[in-house]
Amino acid sequence: MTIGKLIDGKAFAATLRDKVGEGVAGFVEATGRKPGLAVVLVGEDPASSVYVRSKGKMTVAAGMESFEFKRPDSIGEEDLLDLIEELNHDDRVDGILVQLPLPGHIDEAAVIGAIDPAKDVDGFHVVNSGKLATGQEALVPCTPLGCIMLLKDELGDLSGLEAVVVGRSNIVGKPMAALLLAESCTVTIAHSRTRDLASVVHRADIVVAAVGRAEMVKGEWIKPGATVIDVGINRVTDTEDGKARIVGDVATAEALAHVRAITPVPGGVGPMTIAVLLRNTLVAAHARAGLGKPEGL
Ligand SMILES: Nc1nc2c(c(=O)[nH]1)N[C@@H](CN(C=O)c1ccc(C(=O)N[C@@H](CCC(=O)O)C(=O)O)cc1)CN2
Ligand SMILES: [Mg+2]
Repeated sequence: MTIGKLIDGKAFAATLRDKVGEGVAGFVEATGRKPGLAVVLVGEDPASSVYVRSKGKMTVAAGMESFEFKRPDSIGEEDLLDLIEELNHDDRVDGILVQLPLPGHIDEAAVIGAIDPAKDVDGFHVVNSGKLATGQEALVPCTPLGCIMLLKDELGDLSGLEAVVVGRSNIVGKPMAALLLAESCTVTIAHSRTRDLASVVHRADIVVAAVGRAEMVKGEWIKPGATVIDVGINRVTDTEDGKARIVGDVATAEALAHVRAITPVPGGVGPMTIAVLLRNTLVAAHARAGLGKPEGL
């Protein structure tokens, strides 16, 4: 039995962060200032706090300025909108990111909609999602763009390939489908109401799993030789040793017998998210400084 390859997203992300660091040095030389990223965290969700800390550290390591804004769970929507407005007008800030999820009493769409689209380094603003959907230059959501980078590195030209995206979120599923379409894939979006998901997945040369359900995509669903991108991060308790661990949306051990290549969890797509965030911040800084697109990114 042949075993597929594990795609090393951690290594790819480290290389991308190095390239961003080189781009940042060029930007500083050209403009006399550092690109700046503002991250807003509401509440104390432990996972979100870890991601925000990690974003701050990596922003600084890439040579950029990091601005962190922590607000309590109890913050009102108006106060959050005021903070966004301040950041929109702060010239040191090239990128604004509001860590998701937000507490239930805050309207996520209203907050994202308040971000200046030119500073929307998450690519979640409707101006950016609309541009992506219509094939215009846009700031593109970090996780899907990271997935495309890994796929192109593994497969080269994606044109004509059959791609199935499992999951239809605004953050991953929908932009992922738009990006695959822009690469001339034949794209299907599957979701919780899809009938006979196993046979839909079995058609695919490329499977992107982003449903948020631990190991839901089974190995035998995968067409032999397909490439699988697992976006899921699910915290589970191991039934054997009782320890907490994270698993993806794909049953990786089973899938390895079928795939050409697959991203592991952890160490696959996850690290790409922050590396692409840094890349997007440099892209936004370049555009705001009238420098066009940074080279090689
Ligand atoms: N405003 C945003 N909110 C959220 C986003 C986002 O892109 N923008 N994505 C996720 C969280 N996220 C970054 O914010 C993120 C998730 C996972 C990783 C990562 O490196 N994961 C590791 C495992 C980490 C662990 O053990 O928990 C991996 O997969 O190897 C980085 C960033 C939701 N919110
Ligand atoms: Mg809400």
